[in-house]
Amino acid sequence: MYKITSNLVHVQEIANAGRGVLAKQPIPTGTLLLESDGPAAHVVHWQYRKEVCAQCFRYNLGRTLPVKHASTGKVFCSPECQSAWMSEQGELAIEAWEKLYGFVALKANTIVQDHVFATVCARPDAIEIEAAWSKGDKTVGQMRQQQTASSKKKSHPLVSSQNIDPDILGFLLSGLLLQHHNPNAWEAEMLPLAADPTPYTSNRDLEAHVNSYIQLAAILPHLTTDHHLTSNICRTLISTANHNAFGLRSADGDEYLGYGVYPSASYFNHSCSPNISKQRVGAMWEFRAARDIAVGEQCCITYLGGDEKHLTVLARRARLESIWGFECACPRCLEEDRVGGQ
Ligand SMILES: C[S@@+](CC[C@H](N)C(=O)[O-])C[C@H]1O[C@@H](n2cnc3c(N)ncnc32)[C@H](O)[C@@H]1O
Repeated sequence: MYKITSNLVHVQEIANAGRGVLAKQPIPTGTLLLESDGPAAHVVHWQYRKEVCAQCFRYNLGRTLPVKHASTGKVFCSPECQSAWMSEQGELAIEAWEKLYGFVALKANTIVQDHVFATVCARPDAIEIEAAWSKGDKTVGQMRQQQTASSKKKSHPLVSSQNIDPDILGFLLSGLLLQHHNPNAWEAEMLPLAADPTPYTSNRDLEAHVNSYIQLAAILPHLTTDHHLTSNICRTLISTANHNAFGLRSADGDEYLGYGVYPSASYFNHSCSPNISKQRVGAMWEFRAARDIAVGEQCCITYLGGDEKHLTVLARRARLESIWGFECACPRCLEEDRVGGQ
């Protein structure tokens, strides 16, 4: 299990909520409990690609940032951020980002991103999910055979003009690169995270994810050796993100710029009466005590937007169930449920 390195808190099993973070000693209000690392996998939404720094996530309120790396389409708030990004990524990753950007920029008009709107459909079950990914694997297998047989490679083959999402492509590529560059972090930090076995909101959403895997295999033949671009890695990324991703929002909270998985910050459970506040500082997150916390008390953030203060237990649980897929077992919900709250 991933360990939080802190003398203030530790990770432990919690009744009805998997693992959680507990105080090892009394923690006064305002204390910094944890500063996360940068995201293990993330995406800045395609829509914001010119306005959010690829390194520090600074958002320039709708204005294009001054430094651009033309071939990958990444933008930066300063030359320092660009150099940091380039040296962290390395050659293989930059080549992969170039190919992805080349593909999306060229095909953007033909890509139909309709799965996002299909929110009222039934969620596909485990059998449907398995069948869709096996079909995807078969397609990738045939494609790889053709890639090996043919010396002529198309530079930007489009495997399906339907239902491919630049944001899914970007998120999957960032996770695939983590697994490739740092297999130890993948094993030690990503694999232990809580995973959602049925993370797709609809069949269209499932199809969009499988298509994105096939599309990545088509445009990144240099990553398509058996262990670097597999459906297993993609599926782990998708199911992990569904339970653990943090939204990257503008300072006023109005704009949803992207999302990221931060393993060190992923053991905070939700409470409808949270004692921990979180704040994004650049590409990292800080977690502070929002009130005095006693030894042994669970440290929880809210997964909701803050308006849960005024919602009933039924409304809060319905929202958490629909977005996160769990029935809230926080002390406030248990108590309000016990006394018959609506
Ligand atoms: C980011 S993870 C938190 C750590 C997680 N408990 C673990 O063991 O890895 C989010 C998941 O934790 C569980 N969880 C978090 N808060 C909860 C709560 N208030 N009640 C029940 N389950 C909760 C849900 O399964 C949720 O999808």
